[in-house]
Parts: sequence; structure tokens; C-alpha cells
Amino acid sequence: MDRVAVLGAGSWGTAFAKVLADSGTDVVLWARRAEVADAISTGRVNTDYLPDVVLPANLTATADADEALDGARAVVLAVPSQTLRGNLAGWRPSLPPGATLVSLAKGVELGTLKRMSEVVREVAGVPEDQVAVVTGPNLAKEIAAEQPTATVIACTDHDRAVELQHACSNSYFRPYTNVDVVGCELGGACKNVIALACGMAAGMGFGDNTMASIITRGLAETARLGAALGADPLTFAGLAGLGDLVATCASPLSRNRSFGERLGRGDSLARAQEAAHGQVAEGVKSCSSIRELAARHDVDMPITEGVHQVCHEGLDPRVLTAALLGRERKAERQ
Ligand SMILES: NC(=O)C1=CN([C@@H]2O[C@H](COP(=O)(O)OP(=O)(O)OC[C@H]3O[C@@H](n4cnc5c(N)ncnc54)[C@H](O)[C@@H]3O)[C@@H](O)[C@H]2O)C=CC1
Ligand SMILES: O=C(CO)COP(=O)(O)O
Repeated sequence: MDRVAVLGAGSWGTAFAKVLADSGTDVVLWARRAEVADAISTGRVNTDYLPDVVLPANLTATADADEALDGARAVVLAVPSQTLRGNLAGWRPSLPPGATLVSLAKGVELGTLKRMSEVVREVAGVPEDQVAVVTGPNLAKEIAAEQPTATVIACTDHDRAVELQHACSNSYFRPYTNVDVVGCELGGACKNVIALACGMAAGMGFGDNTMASIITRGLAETARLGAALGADPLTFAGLAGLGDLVATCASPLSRNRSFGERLGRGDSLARAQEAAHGQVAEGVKSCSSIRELAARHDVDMPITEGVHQVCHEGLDPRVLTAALLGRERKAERQ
């Protein structure tokens, strides 16, 4: 692929731009703030998000989105889920016709309850098969340090996914393709909510049995939602499901898990937000949209419901624990 634009120079946008560049693809990275673009252009470092990582020479940066988009074969959208619609509306007039639009965001939009690829299609006015999603166990800091990982590129157009796969394959990053966009996106959005629950459990001092139970039952409720929305059930056993769930729920690098841990230790939502230093913990908002999506499709998601209540209705995580353990007894696969 000749040239790719990455729009958003936060942790993942910057790390993914490096992945593309290290795979031999020329990349232009758009940063909202001119000083971030300048620091990358002159010092080859994104001092705000990945200060220890030297970025390759075939990765250039700009604060001018039109410049980044000019002639791009693919456009990678690396902004938070809840701002994607607004950001993309601004970029729409400059999107190169036919370019693959790639979402890195893991969330469900508040209000519309749309997945990110649905938001992209709607705002950019492009067909479903022009939109791809990158998701999987991809903690940005580890990837920027070139630690080996796998990922999933989901697109209903297999050939487009393969083109992108070639553009971002290298010695430390191994992308697989998948045509189940619905399942891959739901896996990525729901695991943030489950990671919040795992963080709460850790904050309350619970150990590995509790984590494994939350991860497994979290996967069960994610798969139930997936079934209602037409996802392939096997996707949830893959990188976008179990893979991302394990990485995010177990890692101290996860913003969602860390956020939950603070709530579990008794911090208020405001204090946890302050400690996040402006970095996005997507699950805090997506717990509400996913809960609403589940209600719309009559799907039971008790962990998601509980995380929503802790984050937005002041429920004590200890009370949530008791409520989840006290639910009506049932068969595992019911
Ligand atoms: N950081 C990670 O390890 C991973 C993140 N993701 C997902 O990628 C998406 C982006 O995450 P990160 O790059 O980590 O986030 P971040 O918080 O590090 O950076 C967000 C970027 O979006 C930009 N931005 C543009 N318009 C914005 C607005 N109106 N409000 C706030 N920020 C705006 C910010 O300037 C910043 O460059 C999220 O959906 C996240 O779930 C997915 C996989 C890994
Ligand atoms: O999506 C991620 C790993 O795959 C990153 O998780 P956090 O957003 O919780 O840091």
C-alpha cells in the first residue's frame, strides 16, 4: 500500500502508525496539537504519549488533516469512540475516494448505540465493504516496544482486509483477517467494560479465581449480545474476543482496568477520571450504551449492568459483588 494516513496521535494512533511504518508503508500521522506534530517531525518522539519510543523516518507528522489525507490509500481513525462522529464529519470533504476507512476505536456510540464501523459508514457515506476494523490484544505501549502480538483486521471485503494485512505485517505484529465485523467490534467494545469489573475486583483485593470468573462470565454475556446481533459465535473464542479480554483484564497497562481498580479501592468517578490524565477509558461510557443495546435486544448482561451502576449511579462495588453472587442459580450455558 503506497501511503496511509493515521488520524489521531494518542497512544494507539502513534503505535499503529509505527507498526505500519515498520512494515514498509509510508505513513502520515495527524496530531490535534501542532506541538505534538512538531515534536514527532523534529525529534521523532511523541513526548506526550510514548516518550521512550523513537519513531521511524518513513512516519511523518502534521497538524493539518488535509495534508495527511492527500493521496492516502487507507485512512486509519485513531480517536476516541465518542468523538469519532464529530472528528470524521470534519474530515469527510478531504477523504480520498475509494480509500479504506479503518477504525481503531473500541466502543459503542452513546445515544445512537451504533458500532464504530456503522458510524464511519454513516458519516463518510461509504458502503460497508469500504470500512475495516483493527482489534485484538493490542496494548499500545507493548506494541510500541516491539513486543510480539497478533491482531485482527475485520472487513466484509476480504481482499481489502488482505491489502491492509500486508501493509501492517512485520516481525513483531501479526494480523489475521476476519469477515465478522460485528463480532470483532463487539468483542473490542465489551472487553473494556469487563476490564473495568476486573479492575474493581482487584481494587477490592480479590485474586485470580475472581478474575477468571469475571473474564469467563464476561465473555458469556458478550457472546449472548453477539448472537442477538448476528455475530459468528466463534469470533468470541478468537483474538477479538478472548484474546483482547485476557490482555485488557490482566494488564496494569490497561486504562480500563486501572480505572476500575481505583473505583474498587473506593475512589469516586471524578477522582478516577482525574487520575486517568485525559487518557480515554472507553468502558466508562460504553457500559451505558452496551447496556442499552442489550436491553433493546432483550439480552441479559449482568456484569455490564453492574459496571454501569457503579460508574453512573453510585453503586458500591461491594454491593455489586454481593448482587452478582446472589443472582438466581442457573445452568452455565443458559
Ligand atoms: N491505547 C491502547 O492500547 C489501545 C487503544 N485502542 C482504542 O483506540 C482508540 C483511541 O485510543 P488511544 O489512542 O489509546 O487514546 P488516547 O487517549 O491515547 O488518544 C486519543 C487521541 O485522539 C485525539 N482526539 C481527537 N479529537 C479528540 C476529541 N474531540 N477528544 C479527545 N481526543 C481527541 C487526541 O488528541 C489523541 O491524540 C480508543 O477507542 C481505544 O479504545 C485500541 C487498542 C489499543
Ligand atoms: O484495547 C486495548 C488493548 O487491546 C487497550 O485497553 P485500554 O483502553 O483499557 O488501555
